Amino acid sequence: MTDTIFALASGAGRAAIAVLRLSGSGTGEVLRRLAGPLPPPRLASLRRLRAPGDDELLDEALVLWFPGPRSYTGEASAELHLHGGRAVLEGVSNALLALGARPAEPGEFTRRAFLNGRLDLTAAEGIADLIDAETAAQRRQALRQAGGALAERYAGWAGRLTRLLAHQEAAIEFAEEGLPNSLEDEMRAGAMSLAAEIRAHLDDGGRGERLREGVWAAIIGAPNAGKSSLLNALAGRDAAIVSSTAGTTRDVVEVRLELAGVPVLLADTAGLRETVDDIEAEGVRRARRQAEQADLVLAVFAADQTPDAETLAMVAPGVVVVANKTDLAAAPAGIGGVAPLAVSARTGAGMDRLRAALTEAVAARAGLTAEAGLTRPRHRAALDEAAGWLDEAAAAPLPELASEALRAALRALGRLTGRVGVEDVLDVVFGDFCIGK
Ligand SMILES: Nc1nc2c(c(=O)[nH]1)N(C=O)[C@@H](CNc1ccc(C(=O)N[C@@H](CCC(=O)O)C(=O)O)cc1)CN2
Ligand SMILES: Nc1nc2c(ncn2[C@@H]2O[C@H](COP(=O)(O)OP(=O)(O)OP(=O)(O)O)[C@@H](O)[C@H]2O)c(=O)[nH]1
Repeated sequence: MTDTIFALASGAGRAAIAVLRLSGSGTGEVLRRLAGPLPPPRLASLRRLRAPGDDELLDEALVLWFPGPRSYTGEASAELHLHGGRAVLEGVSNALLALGARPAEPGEFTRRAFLNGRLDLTAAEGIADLIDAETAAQRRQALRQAGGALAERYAGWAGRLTRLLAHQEAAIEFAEEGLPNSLEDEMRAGAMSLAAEIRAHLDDGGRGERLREGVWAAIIGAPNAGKSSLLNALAGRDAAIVSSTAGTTRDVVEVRLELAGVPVLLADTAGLRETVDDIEAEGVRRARRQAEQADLVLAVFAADQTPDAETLAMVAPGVVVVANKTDLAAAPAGIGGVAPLAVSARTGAGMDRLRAALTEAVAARAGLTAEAGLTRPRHRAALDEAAGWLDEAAAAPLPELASEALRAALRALGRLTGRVGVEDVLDVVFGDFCIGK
C-alpha cells in the first residue's frame, strides 16, 4: 500500500490545459469516484469530473488510467488533463483531498519510479536535468543519462566488482582448505584494470559537469577599458551601465549566453585598480574573486592605453586577451606575450572573431563527450572513492583486507546508482561457485 499522491505536472499559471498526475495504490478508486467507470488503460478518454457526494460539474477532462506496474512510477497512476483555470484546478484538487489523496512532495513520482526499480539514481538525475535543460547540448546529455547510459556503465562496473569480490571470497575459502589457486592474482589484475577504467572516465576535464551547470566566464580589466561595453555587445542588450566615468561598475553584472550549446554565465566586474572608495574597493575584491573562480577569463585592455599591471598579472594560458577601442588606436602586437584579439565595442569591429574565440574556448572546457560522461560532483566523488578502494584491494597484504576494500568500492558504486546491495554479492557467490557445501 502506498499513499495516493497528486500534483500539477504541467507548469503553474494560466494555461489552456493543466495536467494533474496521480499515483499510488488508491488511484483506481479515487479515479472511479471522481470520473466514473475506469477508462481503458493508457487511452485518453473524455470524462465529466464531479466532486464526491456533490453533483456539481468540476470539469470535462481527458482522463488517462495506467494500472500498475505499466506506468511511469511503476504503480497505479492516472492523469487528468483539465482546463487550465485556477478554479478548475482548485476544485479538482479539493475533490482529490476529500477522496484521501495527498499532494506529492517534490520529486516523489520519480522517487517512486526509483523505488520500484524503473530507473537508477543517475537516470533519475537525468530526468531532472532534462527538465532544466536550456540548450540542445544539455538536452542531449540529459536524455542520454535519463535513458540509462550512465546507469548501464556503472552497473557494468558494479557487476565486475561483484565478480571480483566473489572470486576473492572463494580464494579465502580455498586458502582455508589448503588448495592452490590463482583467484587472488586474478582479483588483483581485475581490480587494477577496473581502477584504470574508472580513472579514464574521471579524466574528462569536468566537461559534463560544466555543460550541466554552465561555464563561468569573467571579464576583467582596468577601469574604462570597455568591459561593460563588451558584455553588452556580446549579450546583444544593455545589461551593464556604460559610462565614461571610470569605476562605474561596482558590483558583478552577469548575463547568460549560449556558446557551442553550452550555457555561459558571463560576468562584468569592477575595473581592477587601487581605490579609496570603499564600495569600489569591495567591487575590485569581488572582481578578483570572480576571476579566480571563473572557468574562463577575458582580459580586456584599451588599445589607446599602456596595458595596466593589474590586468597584465592575470594573463595566463587559457585567458582570452582582448584589445578594445581599436577605433582609437591600433592594437599592440602582444600583451603579456599573447597576441590580443583586436576589437571595438563601439564600431563592432572584430566582435565576430571575439565571439568565435569565446565559442572555441567554451567548447574546449565543456560539452558532450563521445561516450556518456559524468555530470555531477556526486558522481566524481563516488567514482574517485571506488577507484581508491580498488587500489587498496590490489595492494592489500591480507586476503581479508582485499575483500573489505572490494566491498567498500562496491558500496561507493552502490551509492552512485542506488542499486548494488549485499544480495548481489551473495547471488554471484552462490550462483557462480556453488560454495554452499
Ligand atoms: N502526459 C504525459 N506526458 C509525458 C510523461 C507523462 O508521464 N505524462 N512523461 C513522464 O515522464 C514523459 C514520458 N515518459 C513516460 C515514461 C513511461 C511511461 C509509462 O507509462 N510507461 C509504462 C507503459 C509503457 C507503454 O505504454 O507501453 C511502462 O513502461 O511500463 C509514461 C511516460 C514525457 N511526457
Ligand atoms: N572609442 C571607443 N570607446 C569605447 C569603446 N568601448 C567602450 N568605450 C567607451 O569607454 C568608456 C568606458 O566603457 P565601459 O564599457 O563603461 O568601461 P568599463 O571597463 O566597464 O568601465 P568600469 O565600469 O569603470 O570598470 C565609455 O565611455 C564607452 O563608451 C570602443 O571600442 N571605442
